[in-house]
Amino acid sequence: MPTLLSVNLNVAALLRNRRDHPWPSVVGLGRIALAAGAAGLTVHPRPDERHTRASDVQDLRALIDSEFPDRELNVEGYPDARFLDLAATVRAEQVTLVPDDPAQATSDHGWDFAKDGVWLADIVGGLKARRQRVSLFADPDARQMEAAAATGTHRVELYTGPYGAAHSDPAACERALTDLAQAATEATLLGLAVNAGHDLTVPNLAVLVAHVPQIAEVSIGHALFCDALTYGMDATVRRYLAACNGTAPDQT
Ligand SMILES: CC(=O)[C@@H](O)[C@H](O)COP(=O)(O)O
Ligand SMILES: NCC(=O)COP(=O)(O)O
Repeated sequence: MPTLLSVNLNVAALLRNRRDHPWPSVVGLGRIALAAGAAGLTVHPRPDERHTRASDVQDLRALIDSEFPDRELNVEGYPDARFLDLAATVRAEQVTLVPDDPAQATSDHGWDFAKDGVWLADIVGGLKARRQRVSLFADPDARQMEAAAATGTHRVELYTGPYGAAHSDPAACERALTDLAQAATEATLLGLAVNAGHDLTVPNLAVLVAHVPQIAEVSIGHALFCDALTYGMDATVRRYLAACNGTAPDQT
């Protein structure tokens, strides 16, 4: 199965929020991403609404329902009451739970399943009862996959931050790839599907899917929007789709 691409729109919302204007349009950029072939849209609405707002998530639900009913909305965040209410209201096809502190600049680690597993299992059960797919943000550590699976989750999203940060260090990159491949293999053996995300780029994505072919879906925002400044949104999404299939277009 090819690795699917979910386009994270947080950066579009961040840019929009610089001024009291409705542009760039988060929905408009989501529409371009889906028309170009993305399988879904991701948002990570943080409590301070510094980028995606609850209203954006509702507008994206309406976009998918009205124009792209075969695509998915993936809502990521820390599972407090506000987040879980929003994920239910917008009927997110996939809910990705992330252990973020509200003060965090961005996500930088996965769950500690030994510590939080029992609490997470209860939340996972509630989401599954609503027929929502659940994914848990996880460090690329094969030893944690058994405790992740014990929560009852459908998937884990492997945190690719260390892999993304290793772009100028081939040995560190190799180590990060090995960690990701081992974690994905263990997760698959335990019956979990595997997503991945954070700091993925066109060149590192093509290498990742070649080494870790089990990855069902990647969610990408930051680098994709950086590239869109050069190539435009439609062409950029197509470049990431090509990378999902193992082809890395030149970064010229
Ligand atoms: C869980 C994850 O890796 C992404 O959702 C990332 O946290 C994006 O969030 P920001 O756009 O707030 O950096
Ligand atoms: N889950 C990762 C995500 O949605 C996007 O992360 P990034 O590409 O903005 O680092």
